[in-house]
Amino acid sequence: MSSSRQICVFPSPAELALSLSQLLVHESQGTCSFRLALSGGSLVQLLSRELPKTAGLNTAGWKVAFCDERLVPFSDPESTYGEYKRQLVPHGLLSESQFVTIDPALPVEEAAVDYTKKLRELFPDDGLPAFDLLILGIGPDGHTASLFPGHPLLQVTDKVVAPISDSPKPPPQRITLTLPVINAAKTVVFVATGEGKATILKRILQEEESDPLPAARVSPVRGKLLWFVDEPAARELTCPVEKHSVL
Ligand SMILES: O=C1O[C@H](COP(=O)(O)O)[C@@H](O)[C@H](O)[C@H]1O
Repeated sequence: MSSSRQICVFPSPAELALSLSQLLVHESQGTCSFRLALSGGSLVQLLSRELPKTAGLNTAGWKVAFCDERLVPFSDPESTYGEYKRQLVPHGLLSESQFVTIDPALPVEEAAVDYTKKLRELFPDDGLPAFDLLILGIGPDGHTASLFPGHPLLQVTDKVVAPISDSPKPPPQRITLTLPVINAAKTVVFVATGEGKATILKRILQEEESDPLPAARVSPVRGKLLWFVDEPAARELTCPVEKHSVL
């Protein structure tokens, strides 16, 4: 499994967010259907601040799913969908019906099965769902989506969506796309900002470990792999990177 990667370093989160929005314009233009999966955490604010201001964005054909989601009510500040909805729907950028949401009332195993069905409807062809674009974050421990270091979910190859009930980062119950689905995407972009991500970023991007961190296992089979990082997060990198003000 291999994909070439492009590491883009931006002076600040603001320039990174602008470039990420431009990437969304570029990747979605000219298609009547654009299937995107978003992560939660710091990405929500970063994207929500910039996206409503982005010129040339036509979201009419967008469907927005989640790389992972926390099993909490949508009204809970920990709900990734809840946060995007509060930030993006009032701007008229996306409507609630464009989001593919979990059913937070279900037990976590059933929520994963239910979300798998919803993704199967979004991707009616047999085989693995291949998102047009996935936007992933990383935790300071190297987790991505809700795939955590050393967790058995890293080995799951027979599911589209997996449940997790012992997430080391609260809340403990979540659902997550599995690695095969992440690696089937047409484009994957990682976003990492702040010096708190610098050490783990160096491990992910430069160190060949025998038991790779979850984020280091992301390598789209046929797609592109982009890293959008700001200067503080890139501080420890010594590998070749592209420095950008904006893309
Ligand atoms: O728990 C989660 O953490 C990661 C990273 O979040 P960040 O706040 O450190 O950027 C996030 O990508 C994932 O979607 C989320 O559920």
